[in-house]
Amino acid sequence: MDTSIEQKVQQLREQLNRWSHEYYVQDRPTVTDHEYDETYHELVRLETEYPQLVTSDSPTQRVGGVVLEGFEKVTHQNPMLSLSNAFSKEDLQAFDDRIKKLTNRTIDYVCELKIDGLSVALTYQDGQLVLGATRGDGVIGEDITHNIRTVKSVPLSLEHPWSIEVRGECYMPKKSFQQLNQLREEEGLEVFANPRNAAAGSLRQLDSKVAASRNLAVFLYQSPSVETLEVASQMELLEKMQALGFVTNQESVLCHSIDEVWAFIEKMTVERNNLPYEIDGIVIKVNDFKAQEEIGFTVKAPKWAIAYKFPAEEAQTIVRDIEWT
Ligand SMILES: NC(=O)c1c(N)nc(OC2CCCC2)nc1O[C@@H]1CCC[C@@H]1O
Repeated sequence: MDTSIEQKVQQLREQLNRWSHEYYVQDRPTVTDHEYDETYHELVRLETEYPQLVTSDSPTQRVGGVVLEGFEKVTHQNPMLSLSNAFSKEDLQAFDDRIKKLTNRTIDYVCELKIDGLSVALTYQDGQLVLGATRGDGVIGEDITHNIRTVKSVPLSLEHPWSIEVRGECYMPKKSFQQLNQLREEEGLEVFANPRNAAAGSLRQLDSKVAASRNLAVFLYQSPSVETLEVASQMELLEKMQALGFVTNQESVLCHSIDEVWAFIEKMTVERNNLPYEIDGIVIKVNDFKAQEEIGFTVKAPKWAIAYKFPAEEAQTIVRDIEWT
């Protein structure tokens, strides 16, 4: 087989992955769906004719053919920690006071929306996605690579051969949750209680064709590979991950005081209903990594981060659903 076919297949594969990145990661498509589909089917035709040219990062390989028997266990080299909770402005003030006692550095905070999904860890080896795992109990998770690969905003390969791990939240957008439950109701199936359960149920499917039909998404917010990435703060990490092609949440802000943090919380308490995904609070993290190291951890959670949880809104839930449907 001549190399021009090989080059053609590689060119189509890279073109489709770039278009997919524009659409699912940057939300700025430069081609029509029709143009994407035509190119995709040209690649499928060539890969069918020359199967030896298929690579694992080809867009045609996102949905695997095999239905798994079960999930392999995965041990996280760096435990995936949880978060302590705050429920009031006073709790946040106490958090700020504790921080000030544990370091003399000037402290800035990064506020991130607390995405109400399922924590996942993505491992890339020489730029190729090799593992997708759930958080599990923080140390032992499950290998869900076959389902993570179906999430369109998860790159199957990176532009440069990075060997890194990135972590974030896999979630189901509100609209997809609505449509899924409507479908399940029509089919007489049990509906999911909330988008988080729907995302978890989708990622725990043994058949990746089911996961692929669930329109899952991810936001990435953490990485144990900060030395490799050469970043010195949470804000730099978020910017670096975005530059590498990962989706990070664009609402994250840098705050210079706990009062600014509280102002952001008040703003998002109102705006959360208009977000296309569910959040159950705001995660506040000390920005500087050296300060984080000084402040340290408890057994299960960092002392340099806290999750402000929105008040449970049982009564409003019905109103909320009616408002945006
Ligand atoms: N759900 C979130 O949006 C979120 C976030 N934005 N940032 C973190 O930071 C980690 C890193 C250090 C300790 C927690 N964790 C999050 O969720 C955690 C993961 C496990 C329990 C919480 O859901």
